[in-house]
Amino acid sequence: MTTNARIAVPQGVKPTTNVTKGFDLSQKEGYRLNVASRSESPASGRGTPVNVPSADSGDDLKFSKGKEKLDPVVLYRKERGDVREHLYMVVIGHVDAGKSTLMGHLLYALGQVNQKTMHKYEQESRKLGKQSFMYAWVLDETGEERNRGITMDVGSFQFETKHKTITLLDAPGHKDFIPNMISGAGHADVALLVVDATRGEFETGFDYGGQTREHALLVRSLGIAQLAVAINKLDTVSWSQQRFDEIKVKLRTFLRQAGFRENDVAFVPCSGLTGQNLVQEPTEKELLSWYNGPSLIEVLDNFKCPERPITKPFRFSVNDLFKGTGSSFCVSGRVETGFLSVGERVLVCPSRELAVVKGVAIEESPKQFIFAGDQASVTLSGIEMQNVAVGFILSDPGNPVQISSKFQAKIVVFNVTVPITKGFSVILHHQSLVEPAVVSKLIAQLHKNTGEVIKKHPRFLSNNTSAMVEIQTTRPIALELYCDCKELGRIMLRVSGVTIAAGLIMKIIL
Ligand SMILES: Nc1nc2c(ncn2[C@@H]2O[C@H](COP(=O)(O)OP(=O)(O)OP(=O)(O)O)[C@@H](O)[C@H]2O)c(=O)[nH]1
Repeated sequence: MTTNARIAVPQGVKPTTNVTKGFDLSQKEGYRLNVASRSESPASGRGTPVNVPSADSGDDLKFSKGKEKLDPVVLYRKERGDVREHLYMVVIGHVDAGKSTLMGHLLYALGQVNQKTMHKYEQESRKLGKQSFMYAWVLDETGEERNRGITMDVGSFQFETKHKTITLLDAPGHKDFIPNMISGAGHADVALLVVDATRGEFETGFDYGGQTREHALLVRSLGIAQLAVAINKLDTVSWSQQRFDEIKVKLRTFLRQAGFRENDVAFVPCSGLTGQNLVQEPTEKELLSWYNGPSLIEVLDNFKCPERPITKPFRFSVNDLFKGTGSSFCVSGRVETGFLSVGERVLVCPSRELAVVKGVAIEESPKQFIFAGDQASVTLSGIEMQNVAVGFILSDPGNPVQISSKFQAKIVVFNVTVPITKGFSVILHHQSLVEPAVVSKLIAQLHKNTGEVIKKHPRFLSNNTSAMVEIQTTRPIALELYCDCKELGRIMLRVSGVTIAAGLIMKIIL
């Protein structure tokens, strides 16, 4: 079954829970003060009162307060106890590494794409002289992607392994589409890195400026700790063990430096085109002569499911919006922490507007609750659609996300051609948010391993340095300290389409 990044949600799912009792004015006042005193107002100064929606308020107000009484762990067990573990996996790698072909073939081998459809893709791709892309067509759905033979948007597909349900996000390898890739990876739990074993091709992707390097650094910076590496297209080097080992050694050293633990990285030899070692036991004699490890699907099945921070305050990052019927509309994204139930109120930040949750859904199926780790859509009412945007955060009104346009971050610089100096302009990536910013202060250069200050107020920062800097955005944004919420405490800095640094938010300046 294919799913789009956009997930439609049925409108007007009625709140049916009766878990709460009332929502009093003192709580609203307290929350209003709380928000105003923690941050600068986006548009009109401190203390701007929040917009309390009037629509349906009588009924909806009562759901917010009693949420504290629900034990998220008990609730999660009750709601999801018998559901298979669900992982979101982003597929990354240099352009043409064979990501779409590999995943298309894997899905076909798993029986997720029927023979008739595959036959159709084969015929149509042959007509266009692009038969080698027939498996890639399973994921590259748009005409333009098929004509150009490249992935542009993040395609998504769901499949089952022995123990898990995996939603795969096929990220574009082309450097022009890295912002799409960042958005896809920001919502993933684990990553599959695909590298092309063909002589010369692996080296191109692995060189400075190659996407193998950049993607691996990006996913680690986005908090992904587990990685499977498919050493793909081994058919082009006659299944050479020497080539496999050579690539593995180079990648292992680099991935360790990028912050991956050795035990969290698995390497698997395969060919997306011929289908060797994807699901079935390999039949290639040369491969069998030196490899008896797991197939790709077994490697994916062995991923550990990351913990879901369901006991933390509710945070939801918005990565898409779409109109529903009537006055309500939907936002889709990921529950970063906590949980949400239908009928609750959420604070939309940084616009600081209250909204009422009319419905929640996962993959078009309405739910009563959504939990940390879920990719879901939320139908909102009581708020104008123009007051919500991609990159916004929905949070618990009683414990809202912070809002500021200035913060300190500990960054690692990895790809600058011109050293970073005070006032350096960058594009800040924070979950799905893409926002112009400047590095307003270079506070200290830090030791890369120990984090100790080695130089105060450095005049510039060059490649491979670690530093504490102050960053100022043009508009206030919703963010969190890394120590409070890993998911919303990471940032990435890009310049002219290249990622130059990644970092952690250490102090929010209000
Ligand atoms: N020989 C060989 N060719 C392959 C293999 N996998 C993919 N290819 C070819 O490599 C080319 C690129 O494949 P894609 O699957 O589109 O690559 P991609 O990494 O998804 O490309 P982007 O989405 O644009 O980044 C196509 O011509 C494929 O047929 C393989 O295992 N062996």
